[in-house]
Amino acid sequence: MTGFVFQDARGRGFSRRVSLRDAQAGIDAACPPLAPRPVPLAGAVGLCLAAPVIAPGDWPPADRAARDGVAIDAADSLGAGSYTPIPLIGAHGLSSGDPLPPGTNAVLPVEALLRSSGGVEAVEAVPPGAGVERRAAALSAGASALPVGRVLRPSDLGLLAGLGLRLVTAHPPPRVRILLVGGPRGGEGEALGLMLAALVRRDGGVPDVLGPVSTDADGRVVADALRAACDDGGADLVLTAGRTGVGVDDVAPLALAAAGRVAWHGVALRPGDSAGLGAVGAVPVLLLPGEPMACWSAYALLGARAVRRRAGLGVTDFVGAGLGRAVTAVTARKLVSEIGSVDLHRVRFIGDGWGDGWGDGRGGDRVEPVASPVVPGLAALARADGVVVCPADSEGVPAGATVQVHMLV
Ligand SMILES: Nc1nc2c(c(=O)[nH]1)N[C@H]1C(S)=C(S)[C@@H](COP(=O)(O)OP(=O)(O)OC[C@H]3O[C@@H](n4cnc5c(N)ncnc54)[C@H](O)[C@@H]3O)O[C@H]1N2
Ligand code: MOO
Repeated sequence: MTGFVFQDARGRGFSRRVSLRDAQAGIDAACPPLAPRPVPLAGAVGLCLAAPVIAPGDWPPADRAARDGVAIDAADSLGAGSYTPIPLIGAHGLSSGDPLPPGTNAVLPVEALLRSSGGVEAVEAVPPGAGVERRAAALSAGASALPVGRVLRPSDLGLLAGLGLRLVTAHPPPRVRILLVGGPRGGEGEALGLMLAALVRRDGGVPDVLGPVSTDADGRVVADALRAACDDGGADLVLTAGRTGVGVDDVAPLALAAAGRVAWHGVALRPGDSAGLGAVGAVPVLLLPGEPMACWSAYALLGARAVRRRAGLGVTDFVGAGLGRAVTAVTARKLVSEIGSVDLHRVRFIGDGWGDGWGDGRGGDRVEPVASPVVPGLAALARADGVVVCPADSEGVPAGATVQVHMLV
């Protein structure tokens, strides 16, 4: 972020907040994909291929049976029918997947055979190639089996193992240290470690939760914890959670400035506006608020992007990759927003017979807000089906408007 000068916001508030777009651009610059390396297939699901997988040979490697039956020369079945069975002398029984014996060019399935005391008889005529999967029908040697950028699915592992491959070239999963700062204030349970670890895992990272570390007036303990989290080569990204705001002990930004550098602190996003970004050495550090809803929101729009970028995974749209697919719906009530900040509205679908209740946008599904963007807490998020993101230049959305609802995942 050019032009950002770090200022301790404690006791005075933010003099300015960066736009969400600039904040996301800062993340893109700070979080390049990890260098590709060979990865064993067993650990490769969800990783992003950095090189295409080339078929080492034809697949299938030879003409083979597609059905269980007998291999024949198709000409030998000519004229066969249920009233005119034709004996098949010396026919080879075989199962689907068996290579075709020399001199045969078709497979008569068991359903087209009659077993008699003298052997088997054909009760159906088949043309050459019937019941046969041809050599290289699925892949020829040297063809691309999977392209660069492919996020490996379980079925891909089956394909690659079948081709005899044991390794793929992929971006490794980023190791993400989650440093809890300060912890809960009011005696409530620690809420962020489990949530953030699960989100990081969802986004392709390997989480490691540390802390909570205590805060002192100048943030020295937190700065030391940040150095320790970044300096041993064991982290590709650090997320801190807590103490990012403007109160006296909100020392996470100060500690980041002391241990490394701050790219920005304060973003025009509600909830989540006290997030920040920087680095200690080569390790990017994202500061997430401690208020659990703000933490979730900042993770959804910024943290998920950082994790997925390091994993080489795509971040496709403005909202980033932390929210699910959008479906179309109609607002049943007004969504009130503030100009100048991107607002996340938690909404739920209402089944009042007007829409079809499926939330697929086809039945005129209606949504209503469950909480204003400034209402804290995860309880309202638990009642929501999705979020509507209001851009910074919007004063909100009237009732009856068509909106995109990003489903919670
Ligand atoms: N004068 C102002 N005050 C506040 C502003 C503002 O603009 N001016 N912004 C508010 C907003 S918005 C937010 S969000 C918070 C940011 O707070 P912090 O990131 O500094 O969060 P904490 O101070 O650490 O805690 C806030 C809240 O969250 C609970 N918390 C913290 N860590 C955990 C945890 N690990 N598990 C569960 N709960 C946690 C904590 O108990 C507090 O209730 O600042 C506002 N203030
Ligand atoms: O950062 Mo606060 O989130 O606007 O709730």
